[in-house]
Amino acid sequence: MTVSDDDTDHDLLDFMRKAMGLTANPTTSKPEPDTGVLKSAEYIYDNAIDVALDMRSCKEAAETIIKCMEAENFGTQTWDSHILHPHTKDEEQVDFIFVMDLLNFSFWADDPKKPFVVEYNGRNEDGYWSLVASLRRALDEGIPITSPYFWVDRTVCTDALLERLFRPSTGTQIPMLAERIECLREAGEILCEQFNGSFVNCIKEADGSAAALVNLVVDEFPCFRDETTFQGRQVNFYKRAQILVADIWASFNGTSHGTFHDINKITMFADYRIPQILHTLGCLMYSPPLEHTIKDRKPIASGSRYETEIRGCTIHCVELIRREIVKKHPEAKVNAILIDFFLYDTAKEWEVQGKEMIPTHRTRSIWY
Ligand SMILES: Nc1nc2c(c(CN[C@H]3C=C[C@H](O)[C@@H]3O)cn2[C@@H]2O[C@H](COP(=O)(O)O)[C@@H](O)[C@H]2O)c(=O)[nH]1
Repeated sequence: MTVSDDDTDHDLLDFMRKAMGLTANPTTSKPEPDTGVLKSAEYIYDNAIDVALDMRSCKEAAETIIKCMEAENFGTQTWDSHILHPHTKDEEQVDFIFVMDLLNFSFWADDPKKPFVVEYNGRNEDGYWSLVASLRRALDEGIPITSPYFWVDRTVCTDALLERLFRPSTGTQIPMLAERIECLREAGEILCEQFNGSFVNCIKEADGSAAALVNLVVDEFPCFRDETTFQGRQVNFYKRAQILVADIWASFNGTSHGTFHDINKITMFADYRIPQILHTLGCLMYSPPLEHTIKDRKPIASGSRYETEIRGCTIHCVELIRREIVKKHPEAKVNAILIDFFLYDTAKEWEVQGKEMIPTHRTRSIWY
């Protein structure tokens, strides 16, 4: 086949566009939005020194995960099965999820024997569930904690009221209370001034793209801008921005406010639970110095190389597990979000069962 000059130019342009990771949208020829998280994770994995992945364990984990997910019929509907999650399927649900993921970070206690615990509906909730229980308790007490107009009105929404809102039933105070209050004030100003007081308007602006919504959240809300530098290059994690979009998607079963044509661009959420279970499964491996640091419950600084390698390799690990599942089970309806949700819920079950696991790494930050 003779290739004319303009064909060559077109092919070259197409090749260069693909090489730059810009897949042109055929209709609008605008590059599809991308968060850069997956590329960041691969770069960290390729250059990591103290964290590595074991491919055989990843393949085994992929098989175990898909078999358990299928046995449990694990899917977006599982999100709803958590009784403390909101189920109204309306704008109030979006507002609840926004404040939940605005504050969804750093629940681990300095003293593991004294966690922050909230008793709600006769159950003692800790970790992430202590946050959700605190929000539910506040609403039961008539505090409009899902309203940004409330967060910015310091005459009624005082620091003292918020401290009481997050009061523990037993154990110690919620970690990083001051930072949580700062997140509410900052995000409240932005939502009220730019988005008419509801995250629903952010979803509308993203026009059905999950990646565009993540990018909008990290561009407009500094307290979601979870990025750092690694070996001189910016790397993106965007954990709370991604889990915010994922929670909206799952809680509406991919319909209504949760309709996104590119939801599979969302990666797993680089927190402190998933590395723990991936290490227990043998997928994530730490160098002896890093393993001792974690086992001795020593602090790991936010933005440090140790922390960045744990987070980046965790994202890449779940991506490899996802690819393995898709390769062996092309009919399976799984993405990184559902694999992540499954791993998080399993890690929590194993913790309750007292299963032997490496401790979670101890980085104090608002990012996760
Ligand atoms: N990667 C990932 N991280 C998650 C979650 C969740 C809860 N998601 C719910 C929604 C659907 C799922 O089925 C879950 O039921 C919380 N976290 C993070 O973990 C840490 C809290 O840990 P602990 O203190 O032990 O509760 C903290 O950084 C928190 O931000 C998740 O799903 N994935």
